[in-house]
Amino acid sequence: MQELTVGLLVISDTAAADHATDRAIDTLTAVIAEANAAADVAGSTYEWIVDERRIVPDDREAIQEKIREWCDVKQLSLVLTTGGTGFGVRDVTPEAVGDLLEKTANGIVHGMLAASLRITPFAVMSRPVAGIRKQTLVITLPGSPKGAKENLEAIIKLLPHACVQSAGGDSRSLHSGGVRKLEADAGLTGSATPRTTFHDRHSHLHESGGISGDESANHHHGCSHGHHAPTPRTKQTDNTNEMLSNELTADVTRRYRSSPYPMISVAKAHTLVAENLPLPEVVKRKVGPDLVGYILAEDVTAAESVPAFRASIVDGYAVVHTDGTGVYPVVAVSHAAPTETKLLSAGEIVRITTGAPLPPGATAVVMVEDTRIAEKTADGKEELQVEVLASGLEPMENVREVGSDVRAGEVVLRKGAEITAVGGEVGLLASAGVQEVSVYWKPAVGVLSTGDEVVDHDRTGELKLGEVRDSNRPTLIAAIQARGFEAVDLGIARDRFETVEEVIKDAISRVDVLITTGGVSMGEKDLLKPTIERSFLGTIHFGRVAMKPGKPTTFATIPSPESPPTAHKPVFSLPGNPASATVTFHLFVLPALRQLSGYSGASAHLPTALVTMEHDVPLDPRPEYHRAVVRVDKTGTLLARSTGGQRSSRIASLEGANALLCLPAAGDVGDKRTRIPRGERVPALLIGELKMGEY
Ligand SMILES: Nc1nc2c(c(=O)[nH]1)N[C@H]1C(S)=C(S)[C@@H](COP(=O)(O)OP(=O)(O)OC[C@H]3O[C@@H](n4cnc5c(N)ncnc54)[C@H](O)[C@@H]3O)O[C@H]1N2
Ligand code: MOO
Ligand SMILES: [Mg+2]
Repeated sequence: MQELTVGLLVISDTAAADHATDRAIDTLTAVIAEANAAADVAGSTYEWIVDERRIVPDDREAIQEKIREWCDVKQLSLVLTTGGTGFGVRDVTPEAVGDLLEKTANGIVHGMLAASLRITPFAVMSRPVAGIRKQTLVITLPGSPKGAKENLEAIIKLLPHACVQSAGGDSRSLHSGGVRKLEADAGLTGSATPRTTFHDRHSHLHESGGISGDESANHHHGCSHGHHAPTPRTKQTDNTNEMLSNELTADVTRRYRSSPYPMISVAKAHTLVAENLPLPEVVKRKVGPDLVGYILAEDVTAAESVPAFRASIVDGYAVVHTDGTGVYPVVAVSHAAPTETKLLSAGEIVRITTGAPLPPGATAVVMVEDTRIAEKTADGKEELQVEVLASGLEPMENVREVGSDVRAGEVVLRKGAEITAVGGEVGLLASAGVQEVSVYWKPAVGVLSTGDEVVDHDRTGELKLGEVRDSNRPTLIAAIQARGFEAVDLGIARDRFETVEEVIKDAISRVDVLITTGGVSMGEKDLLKPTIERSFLGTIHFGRVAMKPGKPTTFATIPSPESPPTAHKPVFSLPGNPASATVTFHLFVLPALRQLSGYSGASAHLPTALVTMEHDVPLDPRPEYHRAVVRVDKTGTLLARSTGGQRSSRIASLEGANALLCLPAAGDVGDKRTRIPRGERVPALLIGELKMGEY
């Protein structure tokens, strides 16, 4: 067995000040142990031995001192540094190490970068070097343990061979130096041994077209509300944030040519949104018409009984029910008004109106229809005596007992109840004397359009070549407000990094949820994703969804500028195409806003119903959210008709639409069909009110 000695040098001011913060040594040691295990299984004859572990600050001298010691004196086989390879002012590792190298090993640098670029475009923000000093191979890995691990895993299989060769490939020099045992491992670079490589395990991250594995199984449940286990994609963090993609965007030849974001199903996207939203906040609100749309955050009890007094259910005469039929004097009148009523004795009656308080002593009310006037006043305007014709009255007949509708102290609405526009809940709370309730808040939603070509929709004058009127902002603001949320108009941001950064920074301090449109696809002016990740250290939970329209739909969370520092603001970066933006708003953003305002589980989503196609509809290669008009015919059947051309740019495809037909991808259903025939029933997400009758 050959032993290849390794030195691990952590270069970090933070870790040098407090060794407990370091995770790189453990991470890299684990990668090395794994490589040993894999080599063992494969019958290789080498073994890595970690001989040295050190943490030094981002200090040129300190770094060089260790490199010299480990290469020149200890003659290790391999030195791995981690940290200090970014663009930060304190990042000096490549220079400190580079100056000491006698030969460069650009292939290793290339290998690491190529592997990283498959995971994140921001790998271009790392500046690794690799090379040989004396007989030692030295490689600089990035500072984040994740990045360091991925880089090392990408090349470690080849390193034994490189180390043996660096040491001269000579048994004596190897023996006196780092490689304590002899013989090059002939099998090292061979491909005979199938091992789990970086590429194997990460291939799903850079697949560009379809969806792999279990994702595809979910295609045709187009209206799914998401049942996937979460697999949030964690962001790469290092200390190169502010360097940003002027690099990535200014220089078009350097941009990535396939999306680094995995394509996920709509169901999975729903799960990721649901799991990464902050919890709804609880606020107090006055009971009144403005309460509609809120969800109660606690049980509500009646402050008062309804009715609060014994009230008549009919217009007639309050009586003592045992008095029976006969002629009685009308001794008073009780109207439905705040009043003092005098005691009623047996043998007397009181005229009473519906809802008026029963006089004390009365035990029932006789309807006016069951009476007759026996004697009037001289002017004929008032009744003096009335004959009661009804017999066999029950006690409390035609009387609403105190609290018989609602009893004071009883729970009238449960936590989680929605205050609907039907009005019943507002009415119930109002009647029971409840003045204020605890509800979940309604987030304020910022709407930002992006694009150099986009102009305010109401700008006067003709459009210049390339200009486009902003339809997304008015559309989304209208939809947000109609659903009862506050919309904050954030205007249009130009396609410049600094502008987008500044506008988002301002926006997240003012709104609870941010919606942007445009700039999320593959163009060099598509700045949203890099800005979210780099400028705001946001986490992009997904950046592509298998759907049409809306493929580049992006959902991220950005650390909140307010306290608590752990709070995150949700950001929906929707595609710029108008139909895509509107469809993805209803599909993803609206359920998120509802979840944030206390709707839970499936109730956060708009309802899905089965509708019958009135005509054939061709299927798209992607699962499609086809805009349609759904009407209820005279038999009560829901019938659906397409709104016509479904191109993502065509906002007219939403004109009159009240549903999104959830169509499977062509060839994705059992019989590999390319169209849905007339008469077939398909699920439809109801985004607007159902219509009756003919078109
Ligand atoms: N090479 C590739 N190109 C594109 C892909 C792809 O996968 N690879 N995806 C396409 C898809 S799908 C969509 S959807 C769009 C998404 O584009 P972006 O979100 O980057 O949006 P922009 O490029 O900024 O604009 C697209 C389109 O929409 C118009 N637009 C933008 N904002 C507004 C607005 N507020 N009101 C009205 N119209 C707006 C804009 O002028 C463009 O015509 O990318 C495809 N490309
Ligand atoms: O997904 Mo894009 O929304 O087709 O246009
Ligand atoms: Mg674009």
